[in-house]
This record gives sequence, structure tokens and C-alpha cells, in this order.
Amino acid sequence: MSGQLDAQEELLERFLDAAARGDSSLVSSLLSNCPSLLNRSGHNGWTALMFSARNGHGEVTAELLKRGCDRSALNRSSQTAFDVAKFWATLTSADCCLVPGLDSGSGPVCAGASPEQSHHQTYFSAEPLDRLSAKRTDQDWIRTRQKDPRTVYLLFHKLSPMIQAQNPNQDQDQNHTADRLMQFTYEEVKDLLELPGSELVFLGLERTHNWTSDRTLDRTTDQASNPEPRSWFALGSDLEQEELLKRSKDKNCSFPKNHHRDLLRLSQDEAGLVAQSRSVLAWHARYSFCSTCGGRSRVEEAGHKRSCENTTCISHQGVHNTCYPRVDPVVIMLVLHPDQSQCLLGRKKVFPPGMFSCLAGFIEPGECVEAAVRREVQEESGVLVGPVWYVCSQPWPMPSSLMIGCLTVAVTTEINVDQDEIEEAKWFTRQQVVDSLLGGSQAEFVVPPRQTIAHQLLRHWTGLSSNL
Ligand SMILES: NC(=O)c1ccc[n+]([C@@H]2O[C@H](COP(=O)([O-])OP(=O)(O)OC[C@H]3O[C@@H](n4cnc5c(N)ncnc54)[C@H](O)[C@@H]3O)[C@@H](O)[C@H]2O)c1
Ligand SMILES: [Mg+2]
Ligand SMILES: [Mg+2]
Ligand SMILES: [Mg+2]
Ligand SMILES: [Zn+2]
Repeated sequence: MSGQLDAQEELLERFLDAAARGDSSLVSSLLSNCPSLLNRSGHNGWTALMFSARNGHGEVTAELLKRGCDRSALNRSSQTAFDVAKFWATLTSADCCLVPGLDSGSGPVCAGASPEQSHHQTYFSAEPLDRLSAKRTDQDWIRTRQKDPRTVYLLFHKLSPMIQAQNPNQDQDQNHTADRLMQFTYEEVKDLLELPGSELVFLGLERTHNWTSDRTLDRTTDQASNPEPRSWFALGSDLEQEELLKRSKDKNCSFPKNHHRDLLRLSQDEAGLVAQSRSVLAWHARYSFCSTCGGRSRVEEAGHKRSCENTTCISHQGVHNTCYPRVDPVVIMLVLHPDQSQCLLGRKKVFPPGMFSCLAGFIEPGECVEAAVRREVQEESGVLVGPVWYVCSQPWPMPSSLMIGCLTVAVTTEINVDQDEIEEAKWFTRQQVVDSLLGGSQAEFVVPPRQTIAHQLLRHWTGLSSNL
């Protein structure tokens, strides 16, 4: 009897192993001889479909599905085969059929087809304008666009855009009408353009499609009578703010002071415009002299380049990065526990009470994303991590970072915080993260605002096996 059991277990092991390796002919012949293997699971509750999905073997997956295997079976971590495939980022087109309840014959529905899944659009990453970088060197064209009465100017003072607050007393995380960027015409700002201390940046042209997706750029009536798309510029001025605020006919206008809070209240499109404008204006403010020879530099390419006026300066030779606006890459990572049911979050002293967030750090020269993730996690928490997966990115114009969002799995679990940067780091369970995302009074900790990529990474992780 026990010999018979052993033989059956051995057969199951061979079957699961074949699925894990992608050996579709062995999977097929084992199933023909023993159809009851189809939905059987091994240790941890993993079925052949899960092993196949884990390793992205489209042919085996298709074979198992053709034979009618159970797509809704759960392993001991409550994951379906689809969750496993998503987690291991091995989704192939065949894996779309793994979604429980989705009929494999129901057409080209793909797990990545919904906008949130195919592309995580993070706050600050919208691109409502066509940047038209090739036109930046065409000075006559830029001058004509500047003077066009339909052209829109956004006014900045000390890197802060003039906004009209819609509901200043409301919390940024509640659903409320977004604050609006104030828009000016050429006539309203032309005197500023002549003043020393003003910086002008060409942002781009409105795209002719998609103008109705956001009220900010909803100019369909205007477009019907005048088909030429409008141009947008960012204008930084160092005049007193009262002087600039007088130019607006609207009340409640201001230049927000707390950028980390107030710039998170805009619509997606306007946040994208602020990200672009603020980073370039910050660069002008901090790099006004040549960083190679200390000489004066002049603005070129419609605000997107600064060239040294010293003709013998070596900044005119070869490839270098001193003349163009800089972007500082930062890795931000959600570290998963080896059991994958907990994640590691840390808090800096400056965080609001109770808030924990993903660990993050600047990429250093000569370092790839994966190495930066491993180094920063070790420096800040003492935890060692193994594989790293890219999830999504976010421009972070404070002043000019690009946040590169990753998931990574720890290979050690003991925490030893660096104390300089991180005051505390802890493992949180999936349920604690879900409760905190839902924001109930019982929540273990406060999550970062939904506009941050840290929040999106937490939501992404919890969403891998639940429909939060
Ligand atoms: N959007 C989000 O969800 C989110 C979350 C966390 C952090 N961030 C941003 O990421 C950035 C980096 O995170 P961090 O502070 O943890 O980094 P970090 O862990 O590398 O530590 C910051 C320190 O690194 C040094 N440093 C090295 N290179 C630098 C550079 N190019 N610019 C400035 N300082 C540099 C400085 O001493 C600085 O104080 C911060 O600006 C922060 O605002 C954004
Ligand atoms: Mg850090
Ligand atoms: Mg660090
Ligand atoms: Mg660092
Ligand atoms: Zn120079």
C-alpha cells in the first residue's frame, strides 16, 4: 500500500517538476496516462499551473488550460496562479487566461489591458503637452509662440507656482476638487520677460487629442474655432510675491510654501506640468554659472540649456552633463520578507507621527538600479536583499529626482537601522498594510499620501493577491 502511495507521490513530483521546467510534452503525456494529476498540488499548495505561471512557460500553461485545470485554486499563501505570475513578473500573453473567472475563449482580454495595470500612472508623471524638443533651437518659432495671444504662461516665484486653492482646509487625501494653476497671457506677463532674474522655459504644445480627459486642458470650443494648438511656457520671476499676485484677477491665489504638501493637490495633468517646470527652473536657480570654469553662462534652447560664455571653456568639448537640466535617479523599494507575507518599512525623524514608508536612496555614480537597491536597504536597515524587480517610476520635482520604484525580496530578516537617516524600521504584515491603506482608526501605521510612489508600491503589493 505504502509502495503504491510512494509511486503516486513520485508521479506527482515528476508532473510538477515538468510543469516548472516547461517540459510540455512530458506534462501532456503524464496527463494522458493519469488525468487526475491536473489539479493536484505539492508542498505549499502549488499546482502545476502555478509552477508553469511562476516560470512563464506559455506552452505548458496553454496545455493545462486546454485540459480544463482549475484557475481559481489557491496555494497556502492564498495566491492563484495568476497572482503568482503577476508577482514574479513573468506574465506572457498566455497567462492572461489565468485570471480566475475569465473564460480563456473570451477574446483578447489581457491582464495588462486596463490602464492602471498596463501603466501605473504616478502623480507628477502625466505628459499633457508635446514637448517638441526639436523646436527649442528655432528661435523665431519660439518668439512667435511667446507672443501668440492664446499662449499660456504659468507663473513661478521661488519655484512655487501661482495657484488658486479650491478648498484649502481639506485634507490632501480626501477626494476634493483639485487646486488650479493660474494661467496668464503674453500681455499680462510681457514686462516680466524683460526683467533680469526672470527665467522662461518652453514647456510644449497642447496635444490635439485627449483635451477633454482633464478639465485643465479642456479647450475643445477654443480648438474648434482655432485649430492651432496652444503653447505653454513656465515663467520664473524673482519679484516680490505681492507684486506678482496683483496680476491675477482671481481671489484666493497664492504661492504655496509647503511644497511636499501643497503641490500634491493638483490634477494629474497640472501636476505633470509642475514637475517639468519646477525641475528646470530649480536648475536655472542653482546652476547660473558654468560649473566647469565658473564663467557666466547664457540660456539657450528655450530654457533647456545653459552654455558657458567663455569660448575656451572645456565644457564646449565632448560629451558632458553640465549644460543640461539634471535629473537625479533615486531607488525606492518595497522590501518583502522571505515568506512574502510581510514588508519592511522605515520612518525618518521628519515624518509626521505614525508614518512609515518604503526605504529610498540616491543612485551613486557607476551603480545600477539593482546594486543601489541592495546597498540602500543594507545601509538603512541592515537587511540583505536578493532579486529586484522594477515596478514603475515617478518624477519627484523636489527639486529634480526620478524615483525608480522596485520590489525586492529579503534574504535576511534581522533589522539594524542606521539611526542617522532612519529612526525605526519594522516588518509589517500584509493585513496591517491593507488596514493602513484603508485608513481605519485601528490602522497600525500611517501610509504616505496616495500621490507618492511609496503609497503606490504598497498598493501594488497588496493588490497582487487581493482586489483592494
Ligand atoms: N515620492 C516618494 O514616495 C518618496 C519617498 C521617499 C523619498 N523620496 C525622495 O527621494 C529622495 C532620496 O531619498 P533619501 O533622502 O532617502 O536618499 P538617501 O538615502 O540616499 O539619503 C540622502 C542623503 O544622501 C546624500 N546624497 C547622495 N546623493 C545625493 C544627491 N544626488 N542629491 C542629494 N543628496 C544626495 C545626501 O547626504 C542626502 O542627505 C529624497 O529627495 C526624497 O524626497 C520620495
Ligand atoms: Mg534613504
Ligand atoms: Mg540612504
Ligand atoms: Mg544614499
Ligand atoms: Zn565654463
